Amino acid sequence: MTARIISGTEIAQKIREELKEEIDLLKSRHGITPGLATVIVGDDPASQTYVSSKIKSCQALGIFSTNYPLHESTSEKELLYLVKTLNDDPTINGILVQVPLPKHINENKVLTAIHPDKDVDGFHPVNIGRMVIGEQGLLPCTPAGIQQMLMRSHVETNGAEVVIVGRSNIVGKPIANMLMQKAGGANATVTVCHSATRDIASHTRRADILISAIGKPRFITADMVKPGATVIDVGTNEIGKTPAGKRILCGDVDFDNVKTVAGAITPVPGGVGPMTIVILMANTVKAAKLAHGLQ
Ligand SMILES: Nc1nc(=O)c2c([nH]1)NC[C@@H]1CN(c3ccc(C(=O)N[C@@H](CCC(=O)O)C(=O)O)cc3)C=[N+]21
Repeated sequence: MTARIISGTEIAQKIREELKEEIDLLKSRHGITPGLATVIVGDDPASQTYVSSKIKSCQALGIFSTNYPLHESTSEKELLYLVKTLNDDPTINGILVQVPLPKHINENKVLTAIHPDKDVDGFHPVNIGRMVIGEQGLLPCTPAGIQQMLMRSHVETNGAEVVIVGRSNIVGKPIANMLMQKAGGANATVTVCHSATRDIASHTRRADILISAIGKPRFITADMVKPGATVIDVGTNEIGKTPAGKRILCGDVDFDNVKTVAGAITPVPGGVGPMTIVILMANTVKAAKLAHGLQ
């Protein structure tokens, strides 16, 4: 038996088509062009790859985008000043500051400075609070992308045992909250494992839906997966480079072996990554509508 592959590339393509229609209508009916500002501090090559795919995606959809590549030595004060300028700029509906930031900058301070209505990453404490109480707001991109993948590939979440490996602020914690939500939510039973969990496999083997977001190549092996389970792999670990210099990516899941046990599985690349980017586009459109009182 081999698992059904849940293609993030295909689902993201479908969502892009829906968004394109919505953006065209916003332009023709309301004269609104959504705008996204991306800010990247320093020259981490992985961050640059992500930001450039975000920019390409904006161009394909007709979202206005401006990128601010800042030097590694940029001060916290300078970055806060840029955020304030973007908060006050009416052509910008969404602001994304790529994380992690250099160590001399207080990340939480910067993320909190972004206006919550322009926080297309869903990282502002106000949006995190809204998410926890199940109120409409801007949801973090990777967790919202996972939820769309589950919904659109008809994976039953109601009453399901979900086990999440990893408790980061950008994936583990928010996805746990979203999947346990009742009203309009997934209504699942959620367990979160982390580095102090005593026996991770004893938890993962109970999972109907297993989500790994720890950044360790092939950490989830076949013996840790319940037969027929849905496995969502959030890892994008670089394990080497091709002779041409292209990054070779590997997920947190030992894909070749796990796919013989699982019922459904997401690949890396082509799984959660493309979903993250399309949700960022969707959040930018949502923020633009919000800014013009259309939602
Ligand atoms: N403020 C902020 N928001 C983020 O959303 C954010 C961030 N900072 N910092 C880093 C992480 C990571 N992240 C990814 C996005 C797309 C892919 C993606 O598209 N991956 C492709 C492969 C891309 C490649 O070839 O490198 C795939 O999985 O198919 C991966 C990772 C967003 N992040």
